[in-house]
Amino acid sequence: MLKIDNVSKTYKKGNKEALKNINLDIGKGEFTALLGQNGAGKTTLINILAGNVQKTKGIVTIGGYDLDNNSLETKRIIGIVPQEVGHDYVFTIEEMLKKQSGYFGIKNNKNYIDDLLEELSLKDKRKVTARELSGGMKRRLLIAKALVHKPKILILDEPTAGVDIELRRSMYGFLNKLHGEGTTIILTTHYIEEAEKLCKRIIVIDDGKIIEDQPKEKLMGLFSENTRIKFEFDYDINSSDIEFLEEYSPIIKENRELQIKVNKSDLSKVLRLVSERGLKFVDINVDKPKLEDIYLKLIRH
Ligand SMILES: Nc1ncnc2c1ncn2[C@@H]1O[C@H](COP(=O)(O)OP(=O)(O)OP(=O)(O)O)[C@@H](O)[C@H]1O
Repeated sequence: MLKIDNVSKTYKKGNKEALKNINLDIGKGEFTALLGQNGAGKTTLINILAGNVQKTKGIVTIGGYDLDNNSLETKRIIGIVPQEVGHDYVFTIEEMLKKQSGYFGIKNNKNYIDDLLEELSLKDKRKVTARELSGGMKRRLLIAKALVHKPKILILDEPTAGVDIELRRSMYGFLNKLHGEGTTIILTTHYIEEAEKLCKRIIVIDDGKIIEDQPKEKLMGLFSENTRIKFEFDYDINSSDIEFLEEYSPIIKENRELQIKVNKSDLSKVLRLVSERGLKFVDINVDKPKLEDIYLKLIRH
């Protein structure tokens, strides 16, 4: 669906090499997170796909079309939700979306525009201009604009920055729905738990290079030795009680809490050992590795 071959970008200003030989192949219907620190190159890559930034070298193919020679076709295939919010204040929200449809030669799509506004909780704002929208509403309007031509690929550059938790959740539901309908989605975000919740593939870009590209489950599996189990007891335990757990680096905290680190595949073995030794815990907490911890490890390399 989207193929990026040996793409590099050096900005003339400051001679900044923002992308260094990027290779990516994203299939139809994938839901991919593009993660990276400020300045890693995410927006540069998105701007290249959007046709707003000229790559220095490499080939981009979108839906089978070469980006350099088919900009109209590629613009139809992708919808971009940009990071920066810049709406005009002349038209109402509804007019703006009609106008946006017009750029793609789409007419009479009032029902679809209504549905979009409904999904993005903007329906009651359709007769006002963007001036009257809150920051989070302006962001949601960007999503509506990007979707007006029903793109096959939706690329979102930090769509939930500044959006409150409730609306963020409803946006997740909406993105999941689009994914379920077959839309290919690429999401950049600094909320790593958002990527963990939504995406199936994780790409990490660092200083213009891809340093990780894995299915989420596989990536998290690689770090599964970091699963931490906390047992709570209603009596004091001491180190002689837990010698049998030595290989799991046990730590006793405040006499009544035992912490160990295990590989996910060892969980049931450890629980069996604890019960065989007659340790009667009153509470247990399994703290699985979070994508955020893994991400931080990757970028600190
Ligand atoms: N127009 C430009 N001219 C010169 N350098 C630029 C330009 N745009 C971006 N850069 C530089 O390219 C590098 C990558 O920037 P980019 O905006 O792609 O990062 P990003 O990963 O999107 O960061 P953020 O998470 O902060 O949005 C940065 O060093 C940035 O300063």
